[in-house]
Amino acid sequence: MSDEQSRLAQLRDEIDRLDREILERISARARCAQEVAHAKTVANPDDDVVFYRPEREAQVLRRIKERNPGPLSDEEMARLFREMMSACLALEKPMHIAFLGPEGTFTQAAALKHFGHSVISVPLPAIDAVFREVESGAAQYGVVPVENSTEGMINHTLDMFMASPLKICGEVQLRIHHHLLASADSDPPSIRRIYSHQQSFAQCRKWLDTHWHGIERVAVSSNAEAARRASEEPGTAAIAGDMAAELYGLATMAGTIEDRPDNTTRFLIVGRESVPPSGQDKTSILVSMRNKPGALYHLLAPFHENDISLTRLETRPSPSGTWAYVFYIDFEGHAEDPPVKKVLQTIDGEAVELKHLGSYPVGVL
Ligand SMILES: O=C(O)C(=O)C[C@]1(C(=O)O)C=C[C@@H](O)C=C1
Repeated sequence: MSDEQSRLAQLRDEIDRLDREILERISARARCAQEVAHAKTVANPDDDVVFYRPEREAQVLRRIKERNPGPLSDEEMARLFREMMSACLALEKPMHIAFLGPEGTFTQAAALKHFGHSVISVPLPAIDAVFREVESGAAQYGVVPVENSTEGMINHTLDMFMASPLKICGEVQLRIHHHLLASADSDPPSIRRIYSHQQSFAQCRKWLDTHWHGIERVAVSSNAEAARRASEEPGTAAIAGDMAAELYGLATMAGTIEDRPDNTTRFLIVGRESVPPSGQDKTSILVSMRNKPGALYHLLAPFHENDISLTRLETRPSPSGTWAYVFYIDFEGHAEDPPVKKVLQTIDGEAVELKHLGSYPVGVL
């Protein structure tokens, strides 16, 4: 045996030994999670026990990133622990997560990024159907897109909060990479139609105008539906992501075609319970103000006075009347933090209506 071969054998022995140790430690962690589940059930014998704890998961993942000694990146290490916690949670209680489907959408990718792969993900055809599935208790949580860095807000999601009793329990951001996909035997000159979701067409507009000018663009209900059609109709292509390409066995004619390299979508996790503080949180509210001079100033002044940063301010038409508006505001902090409490009290005194949509951990992954 050469020196290199004996060194390799030695290193593999070391890896085998470490794997045995890791296996034991992961199993010990899983047994601990089972005991946690038991303790939660004993503590709430008459209630619907809440097993998923977003604030605790955020704290665990943040700590892993802070303490990560390398050489694996913080993101890679957090992803490994994400999957481990996902498997532990499934041992406590299998989670049904409703998402804006069908299978293969970016929303499904976001749901799996946030909850890990040990959940049962349930595709639904529309954003309101996701809300209904969670409101009825058929799914514990739902995942819906709320804003894209290129295209702006997804108004349908914002408007759902006006009437829904659901709370926002988390957020997750996903870098969106679009590809031009077609059956492996397709020849580029034979493509006469491209399918995609209208948002994805908008995110790839310049690239399409440059490379596929004059080719018919047909907007469909989702990227995954676009990929399904491209897989069945000769002479067509789809703009969609990796998951849809894999699901429908499509080949990539051109990869990463989004106009902006930082194209990112933010998704919200909706559920039926409020989330306690995690130490690094955000709060979302809906406010309707009386239509009088300085209304927006009066709404925003308390944030400035209490040194609270706004992360998003959107205006939506109010369902209660023409030319009346509702403000959707995201800001840093948790509703239980004293300065946030103070701001919410002040706004409540000024507003026609204030709805607290939820306080939740800032996305970690
Ligand atoms: O700490 C808890 O409450 C747990 O249930 C344990 C655990 C974990 O595996 O660390 C699992 C699921 C929860 O969502 C949070 C954390």
